[in-house]
Amino acid sequence: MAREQLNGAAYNWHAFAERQDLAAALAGHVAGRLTNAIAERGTGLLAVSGGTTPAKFFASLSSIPIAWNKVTVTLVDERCVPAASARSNAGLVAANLLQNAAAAARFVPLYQEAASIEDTSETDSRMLRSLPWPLDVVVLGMGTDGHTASFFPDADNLEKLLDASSEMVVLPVNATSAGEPRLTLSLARIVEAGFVALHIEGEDKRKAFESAMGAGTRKPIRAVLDAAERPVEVFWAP
Ligand SMILES: O=C(O)[C@H](O)[C@@H](O)[C@H](O)[C@H](O)COP(=O)(O)O
Repeated sequence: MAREQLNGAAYNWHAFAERQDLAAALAGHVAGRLTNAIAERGTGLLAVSGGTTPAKFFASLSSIPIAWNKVTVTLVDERCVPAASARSNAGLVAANLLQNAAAAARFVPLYQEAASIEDTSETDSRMLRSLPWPLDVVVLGMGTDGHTASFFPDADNLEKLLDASSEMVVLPVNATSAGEPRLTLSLARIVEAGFVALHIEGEDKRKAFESAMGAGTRKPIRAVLDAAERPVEVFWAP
């Protein structure tokens, strides 16, 4: 069901009664998009978010038999912690997505130990520039504060993070609400993706999303929808 907002922030709303049904449907869409990308350009580039929401989706996607050896997986954002940390998105992806058929995919992390997160983001940008941009698929999450990726409302460089004309690939983020220093793909790299999905679950996030689509303080998720080159596909279950 497509819903157009008055000022053009377009999105398609896909609601599911059960979270497992959402996981299977989103996994099917992502697998199909990656298969098309491989057919068209010989490779597929996928960026996924971390947090507590995506585990069921990762498990569903990992079992779908596509040409995973031609897929590169990277992260939408990362906490600046070692991969062995329970807070690591790289660790979450390794344990839940890069399993089964998807174990054959190439994974490119965002975080590596460095003197500072600024040094890491510079290294990342050099390392990630060699990937076959633009993204074919990006799967975003969202917090109830309207953040997505690591575009936290209290980030010290939010304007730079949300600059749709940025040439940057990865940017450092310092935000009190983030819990620890972060690294994030720039909004510019996210919104140029061939398929932009937003995966949210629960009533609180549905209300937060509806609020962000209305008038009032512009939340980061709204900046993504406004800048996206095609309607964002929102997948929601209670
Ligand atoms: O590193 C992260 O935390 C994510 O990339 C972040 O953007 C996440 O998608 C939201 O914070 C929602 O997180 P939950 O799924 O835990 O609610």
